[in-house]
Amino acid sequence: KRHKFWETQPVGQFKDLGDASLPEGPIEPPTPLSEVKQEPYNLPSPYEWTTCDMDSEEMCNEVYVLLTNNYVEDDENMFRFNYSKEFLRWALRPPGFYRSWHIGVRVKTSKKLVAFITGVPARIRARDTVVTMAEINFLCVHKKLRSKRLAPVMIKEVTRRVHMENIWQAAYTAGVVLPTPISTCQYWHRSLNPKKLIDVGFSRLGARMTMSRTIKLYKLPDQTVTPGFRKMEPHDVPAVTRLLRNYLKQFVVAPDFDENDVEHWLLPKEGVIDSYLVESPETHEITDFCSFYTLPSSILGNQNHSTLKAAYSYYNVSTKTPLIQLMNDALIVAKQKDFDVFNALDVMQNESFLKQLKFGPGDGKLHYYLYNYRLKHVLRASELGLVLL
Ligand SMILES: COc1cccc(CC(=N)NC(=O)c2cccnc2OC2CCNCC2)c1
Repeated sequence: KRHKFWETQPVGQFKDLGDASLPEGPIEPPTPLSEVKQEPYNLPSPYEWTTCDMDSEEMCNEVYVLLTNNYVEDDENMFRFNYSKEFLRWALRPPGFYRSWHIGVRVKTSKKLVAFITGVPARIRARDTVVTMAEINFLCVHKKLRSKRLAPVMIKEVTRRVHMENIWQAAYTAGVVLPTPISTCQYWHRSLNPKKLIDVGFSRLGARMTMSRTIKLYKLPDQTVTPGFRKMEPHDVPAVTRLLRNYLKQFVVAPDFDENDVEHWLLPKEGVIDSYLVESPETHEITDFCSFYTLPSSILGNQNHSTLKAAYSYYNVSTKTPLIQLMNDALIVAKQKDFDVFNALDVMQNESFLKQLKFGPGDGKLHYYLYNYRLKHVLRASELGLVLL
């Protein structure tokens, strides 16, 4: 397939797959900062660049409205991600973030925000090398401006602004195949409110299944079962950081979280991120951890429901409590919080609980990519320890 733009970029090319002579690591060396293009790329004449200050209620709202109406939909165009404003502020302002990496495109005359792309800095380990990368996300072009080739120039502009901060690698995911995935994951869904999921067309009634039988099949206990299972609190940050750093060592690609990162990415935030841990009642040691983020979807064209309440599995660590039991407690809490569905990728050790906890396979795949960094082999999903929002 022709990838006019991606064939010009320092990314693994399909033709290089299997060429074992190519070394693992950066594809191109850094450019001297004096040689990085100082001025923004040219946009088509009706449009101009803008920096979206997410601290500004007005700009954050413009971004929210653009994404709510124009961001990623499922393959059957029945659902569209509906990230909340609080979630966007959380996702885009981690430790060390750059406002200049929150890039918008406006119509010069009307000043209407019609496109968006973001980066946030992250330290990511690839095998034994920790690399400061940009995590690229929220690439969105207004539905009415599609195939005007805006996306390539937006990608070049965010790349230029990342280069200006002396960062030369990036990580991103996409539902489409581009040159060249470092890994491809399958997504899975666990029904929590099967009646609503069937009503809105997210799920279908199984063959030889009645609605009441289906509701019974997905029923969960009212309370969690693991002794010492509780919400994460600020004083837990050091212990959770130790637990998570040690656990993520086993994966080929994973974030290199420090306490600052854990404090931002994993402390509970109402309606954004939920995280729980198991504190041994005997020793008070923190032995396990689970977390999920809140990402509702707009339901397009249903009379009775407008929003699908979805929880997305984030980082989970089990050292004492069986992962299956830990994740079942996560399902129980998500049900208590009135989520309709709990989603997970088959990354890390998730495959070990998906079927047993009654997750069903989704109808799509999520591909992971690194920019300007070659890995010798395509990774199994279970070798991936990185979850992007
Ligand atoms: C149910 O509403 C949807 C609305 C839009 C798209 C999809 C399908 C889809 N593309 N799902 C995922 O990408 C996905 C499925 C399970 C877990 N994480 C996921 O994506 C995350 C990570 C990448 N950025 C989007 C959120 C579903």
